[in-house]
Amino acid sequence: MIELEGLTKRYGEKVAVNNLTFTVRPGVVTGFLGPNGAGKSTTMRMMLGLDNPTAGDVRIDGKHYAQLKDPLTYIGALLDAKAMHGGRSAFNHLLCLAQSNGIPRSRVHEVLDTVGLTAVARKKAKGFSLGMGQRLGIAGALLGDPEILMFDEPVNGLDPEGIHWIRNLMKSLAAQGRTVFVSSHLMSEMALTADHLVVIGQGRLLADTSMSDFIRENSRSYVRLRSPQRERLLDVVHEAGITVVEAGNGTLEVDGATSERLGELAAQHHLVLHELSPQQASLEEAFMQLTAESVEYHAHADHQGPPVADPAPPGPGGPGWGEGWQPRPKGE
Ligand SMILES: Nc1ncnc2c1ncn2[C@@H]1O[C@H](COP(=O)(O)OP(=O)(O)OP(=O)(O)O)[C@@H](O)[C@H]1O
Repeated sequence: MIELEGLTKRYGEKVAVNNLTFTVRPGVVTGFLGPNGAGKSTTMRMMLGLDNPTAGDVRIDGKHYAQLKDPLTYIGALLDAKAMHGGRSAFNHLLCLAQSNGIPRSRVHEVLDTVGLTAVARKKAKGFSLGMGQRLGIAGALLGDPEILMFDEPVNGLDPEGIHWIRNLMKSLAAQGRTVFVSSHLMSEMALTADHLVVIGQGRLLADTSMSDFIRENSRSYVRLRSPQRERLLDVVHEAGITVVEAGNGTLEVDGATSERLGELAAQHHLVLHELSPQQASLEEAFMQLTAESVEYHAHADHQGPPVADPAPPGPGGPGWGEGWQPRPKGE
């Protein structure tokens, strides 16, 4: 488990991480999302004791990173895949890490095998492609067989087979009961991998929620209908007091009624349907919604809604991603 409490990092005037409080729990993959510059890497560096917080605290299984004996056996991390001694072979790079953490040499062979680098184990890391470097970094994270794993943008540079592999690896590590924390700005990738989401923008927490709740609370769901008896279907749906939107190509989109209700209505009136499909916005769309709401917030200076706690000043490029966003009340 990783616990953050009021974690804050300032670089001069710049607040890179702003009062973050959340817990990363075992048994699930937690996605850490935010656009470039949101503060993800800075947060992860503080988790690993590579940067000191300006304020607040972060604990790994109740301890500060510096208090962990043989830290690689508690927490394994892939931060910057290129941050290794390029003149060393993959095997020697891992062996050095193992020896300084009380990990047996045999484990080096095991993790090289897990990440598929056995054949190039004696080659110097500086000759590795970005994808091979990522795999070597992941091998380093797995070396101590830790209960907590942290990956910063792990799919960078991986080909589709590699992306599929890392996705399955993260899921299987979580299924073994480990804590898996993975950052990304690729929302579509996270939708396939993460069970839980922590979203930050401009260093501040925007959401800490399950993937399914995040999508449900932030995106539109509707039912798409197509019928050769379109006009009659429109009448029937209107008569039932349901709002319907004509979406072009003969397609109708219905908010506020389930596909079951619409299917039954059509059957009662003996209408033929060629399509009856519930649509749920993807994570990508949910993020766009989040951004759109923040822009709208700024567009209305006389907005009378609840004030946003501790609003940060807009950056040089204007209002920031997710700024002013507030979760919708449940049940809305
Ligand atoms: N050493 C530093 N000195 C000054 N500013 C920094 C430093 N490190 C990070 N920052 C700033 O802090 C903010 C957060 O950066 P960070 O790298 O943590 O974001 P990120 O979410 O990981 O972004 P990316 O996806 O681009 O890696 C950025 O505005 C960045 O410019």
